[in-house]
Amino acid sequence: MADDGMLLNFSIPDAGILNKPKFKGGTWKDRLTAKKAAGHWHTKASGRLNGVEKPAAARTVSTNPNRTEIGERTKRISKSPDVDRNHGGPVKRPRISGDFKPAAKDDTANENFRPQSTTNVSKKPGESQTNSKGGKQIISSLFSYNPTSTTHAQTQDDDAIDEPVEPSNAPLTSELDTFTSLGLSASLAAHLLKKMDLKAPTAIQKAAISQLVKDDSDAFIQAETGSGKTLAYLLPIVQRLMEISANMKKRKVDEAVQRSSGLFAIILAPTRELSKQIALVLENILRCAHWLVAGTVIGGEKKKSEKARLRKGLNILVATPGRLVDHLGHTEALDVSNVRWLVLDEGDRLMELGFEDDIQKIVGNLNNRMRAKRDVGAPIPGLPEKRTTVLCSATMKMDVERLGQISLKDAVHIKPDQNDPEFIGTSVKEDQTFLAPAQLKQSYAVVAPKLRLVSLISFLKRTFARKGSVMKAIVFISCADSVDFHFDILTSDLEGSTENAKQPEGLTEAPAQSKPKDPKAVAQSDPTKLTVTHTVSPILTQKTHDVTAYRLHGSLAQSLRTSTLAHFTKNKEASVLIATDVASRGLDLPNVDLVVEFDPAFAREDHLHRIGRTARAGRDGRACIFLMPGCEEGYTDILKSDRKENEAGVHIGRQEAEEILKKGLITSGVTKDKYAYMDKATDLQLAVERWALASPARLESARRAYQSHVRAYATHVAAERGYFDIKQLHLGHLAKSFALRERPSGMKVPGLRTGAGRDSAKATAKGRGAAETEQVDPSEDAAKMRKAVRAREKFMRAAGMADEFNLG
Ligand SMILES: Nc1ncnc2c1ncn2[C@@H]1O[C@H](COP(=O)(O)OP(=O)(O)OP(=O)(O)O)[C@@H](O)[C@H]1O
Repeated sequence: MADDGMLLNFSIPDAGILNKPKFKGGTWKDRLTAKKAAGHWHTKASGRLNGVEKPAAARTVSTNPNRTEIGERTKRISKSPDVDRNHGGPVKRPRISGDFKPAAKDDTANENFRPQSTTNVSKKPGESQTNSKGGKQIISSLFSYNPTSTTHAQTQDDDAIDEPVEPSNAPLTSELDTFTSLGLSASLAAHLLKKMDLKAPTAIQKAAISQLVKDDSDAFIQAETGSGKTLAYLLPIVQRLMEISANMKKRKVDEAVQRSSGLFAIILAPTRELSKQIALVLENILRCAHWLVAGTVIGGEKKKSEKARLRKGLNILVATPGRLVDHLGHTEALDVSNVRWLVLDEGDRLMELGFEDDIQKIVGNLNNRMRAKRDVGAPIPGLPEKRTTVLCSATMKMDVERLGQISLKDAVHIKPDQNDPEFIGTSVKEDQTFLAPAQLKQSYAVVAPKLRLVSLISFLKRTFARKGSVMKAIVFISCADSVDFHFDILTSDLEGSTENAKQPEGLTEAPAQSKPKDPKAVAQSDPTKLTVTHTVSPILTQKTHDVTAYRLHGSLAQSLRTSTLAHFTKNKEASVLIATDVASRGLDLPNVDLVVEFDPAFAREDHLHRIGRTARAGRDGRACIFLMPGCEEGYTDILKSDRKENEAGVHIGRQEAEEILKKGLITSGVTKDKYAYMDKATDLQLAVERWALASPARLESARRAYQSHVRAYATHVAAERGYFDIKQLHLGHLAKSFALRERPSGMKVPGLRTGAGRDSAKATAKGRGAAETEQVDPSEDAAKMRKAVRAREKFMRAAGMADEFNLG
């Protein structure tokens, strides 16, 4: 890990910036680095001033992203007098007949030639070079010493027009493909059309419904995100129960199925959010069969009320595995002897979150109770002899095969575009063919670590600039602490903080914010308060419309998570959700036009689930991933593998930080100053730094976010650690994107979870590695793999990263 290349806080020499400066502060190594760089720069600058320009081809590209090379653009602007040659940052230049005037020796004495923002800042109280603990503060320039890109793909804006691509997860358009043609009753099909506005099935629904309404074989349903898998397994179950009910009525000796007739189907999902969503879809379907009753047991509410619900009787139960096991052991009223359908939704996630033991217990319990019932009483007429287990997943991980072994028998593999489901025996085979929806436009932004925060803000500013162009966006961030930090920034009045920072208190309590645009914003001036999960974002809000920011992660109370998601779902105005992976799986949030992966996902599968929150059911969608120059750029191979080979009209667009900053920060149309965006970005960065410095609570939140982020970075899967190499991570530069002016090594975070964080992160990374290796070599001991998965899970919970799943 490198924090040695961090730019020091060396001041502008009085003798002039083209003279050799004296470097003070920092370690000898830092001083040496700075000195060398300045010498190199000095030579370059004078060379250029003499009209000597190095040919483009001769410019070398860094292969080591940890080396802080001077970016090409920075080199170029270093020639101009509007740049602080020590810092490489932009300064206000004097306008001399529209031409640049080479810097005179004493030009630095002129106010205009000083790095205005930096100079202003250093004079501000609370932003001295020494922090409250007496440590050195580092106010480095945003635009110097940034690593350069290792690839030079043609920049293509994500607004670039693609050839139209046929959506791959849309409802089918042939007149022959109707719900009734698949075996659903006319009344159910009519209900889907009239009440749920579903005219035709999607490809996976076509394949799954026709199979499951007529056959009791176990099944593995695999289809891309947003393709309608929920209805693909719910509709056949409802259809079968409606048939049983109709048969019973016909016999005239029995009552039709009612809530007291017994529990016939259980749907297991990995998170509470997903369980609630499934239950909601089910409720909508059951409006046409009101005698069938569905319910949930998912934790997060009193067990007593769940027990009462079970006692009253349910026909279909949606549950999280942990909570169901609990009820199986302690709730007598829960009779599972009639259960004939068991669905494991998001199968790979269930395994990844360590539910294997719970699922094994559930399956064993269902088998025993079904056998016992068969021995004693007459079965309900029309109820199938055997239980059908359906495993459902968009992606396949090694765990899915294991889950298949536990739960499936003689299963069929149901995929879209397939008339005859393929028989796969007792297990599920690894299959890497899962792709992103074809109509989803993907792009990546190459952003140096120091520029990450300002680039994110600029990106979002531009995204929401035009009213109605983007309704909803989701920004994925690796850990809860970092979500809180970024949410606080987006919902704070940064200008207010700047004003307040002028007060002489310096690093003390946060002063009251000046006139926040939204009164609610006041509530979160203390970032440690988690009670506010949505409020108007002053920095993203436009003259014409407000933009609301939301946050979502597992450290929030369940009730807050639920209400936040509900509010985001119902919001018809522009809004952005800042979230951990808690929002990545299965959630069907309407009108999400854009997904931003600010922190890349820990594994390709997770990436596919994240971007799958947009471009659902045939709709359009965009996704952009932020990558740092260097090894991370190799991740574009993964992005390319999300697409079908030679898919017509599809490209993976590339965006540069410079473009993002220009488009997001220069709002007044054409400006003659082509480096104006640097001024704006610097001002923005400094405003954020001042905001953080203005309160110990904010500073602590920034440090915690930074440290959690670094730990999370260490947990990328082994197969992808070549792209996300913790050793290549420039910790010093990264700290700047968390508004920190401290040396990473000296950073102390009171109350930070798990003191041995880095070690455990490494151990976990190793654990993941073991698990991944086993994916390649199935002969490895499966128990070892599961242990590794559990170790990782434990770590992620301890680090506040995966506890978002708040397992039931
Ligand atoms: N036949 C259909 N016609 C139109 N819209 C549909 C149809 N089936 C499902 N949808 C809609 O598609 C969206 C995605 O459905 P669903 O959540 O079931 O997808 P999924 O395949 O489970 O996705 P993920 O893998 O991300 O969980 C939902 O909004 C749903 O209402």
